[in-house]
Amino acid sequence: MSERIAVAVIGASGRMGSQACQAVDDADDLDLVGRFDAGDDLGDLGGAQVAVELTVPDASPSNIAHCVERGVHAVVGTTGWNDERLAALRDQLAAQPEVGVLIAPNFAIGALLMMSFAQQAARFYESVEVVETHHPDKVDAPSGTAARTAALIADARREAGLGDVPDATTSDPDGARGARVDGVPVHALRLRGRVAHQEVAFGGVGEALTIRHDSFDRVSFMPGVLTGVRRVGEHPGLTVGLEHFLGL
Ligand SMILES: NC(=O)c1ccc[n+]([C@@H]2O[C@H](COP(=O)([O-])OP(=O)(O)OC[C@H]3O[C@@H](n4cnc5c(N)ncnc54)[C@H](O)[C@@H]3O)[C@@H](O)[C@H]2O)c1
Ligand SMILES: O=C(O)C1=N[C@H](C(=O)O)CCC1
Repeated sequence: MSERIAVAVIGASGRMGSQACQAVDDADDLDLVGRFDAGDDLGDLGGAQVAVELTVPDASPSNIAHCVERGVHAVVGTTGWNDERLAALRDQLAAQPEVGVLIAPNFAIGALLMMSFAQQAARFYESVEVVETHHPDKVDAPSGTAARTAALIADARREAGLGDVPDATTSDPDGARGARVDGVPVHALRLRGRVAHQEVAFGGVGEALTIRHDSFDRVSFMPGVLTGVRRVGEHPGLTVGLEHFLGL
């Protein structure tokens, strides 16, 4: 990749996309060559080497397929990338081995640390629950961050030989105990005034550990977006989680 990087933003009119355009524009080593939103023809992505994709879960897979087909690396913040969608993307990337795609459930450094700390703590605690809070305009629940946290915790629990989290509930007609993601209870709050927040609550006999992260402003995601843009070309294939670019 040349020293300067040509970047397109897909979802450029959205809350994240507009901030990402600004962050790319402000960066000395990046050139913003395309802004795309719903209904636009992505075409050659304005000649971009890297596309940043921040749209909606149902649009993201086809947008990324379009990028990969054209040999354009992609940094994806959009949520909703389930196992089936990831498998289809891996298949496509196998035929385009020089292209890199980063799927980043959360770009904020504190969120990455929170997930890493939760993964570390998971094997020591019998009980764990995840509570995520977001703005009420968010269309998907649980958040991508909560789903990823639950998956990391579940892997750590499995490796440690821990069984199910203890829970004597036999009657819950209204779903008060929340969702189960990989066996981990996850609760989603949607509150006006909030941006993106998560608590991972662990419980052991006679003690508790709570790991919490707050994004108060979407500016918190921008350093991670820019790191993704600068590094994705060095990581051909599929990478899930920005932590893999940061040595976490
Ligand atoms: N990874 C992270 O750190 C992070 C942080 C914040 C948000 N997100 C995720 O990013 C995504 C966007 O969040 P947001 O708050 O900016 O949402 P938003 O609704 O404000 O913006 C989405 C934008 O995508 C556009 N869009 C919809 N369909 C499109 C299509 N087919 N092609 C191009 N553009 C299309 C919409 O018109 C809108 O402008 C969500 O999935 C959200 O969960 C991730
Ligand atoms: O605002 C959102 O929407 C966010 N989505 C991501 C998620 O679902 O985890 C990251 C945090 C903000």
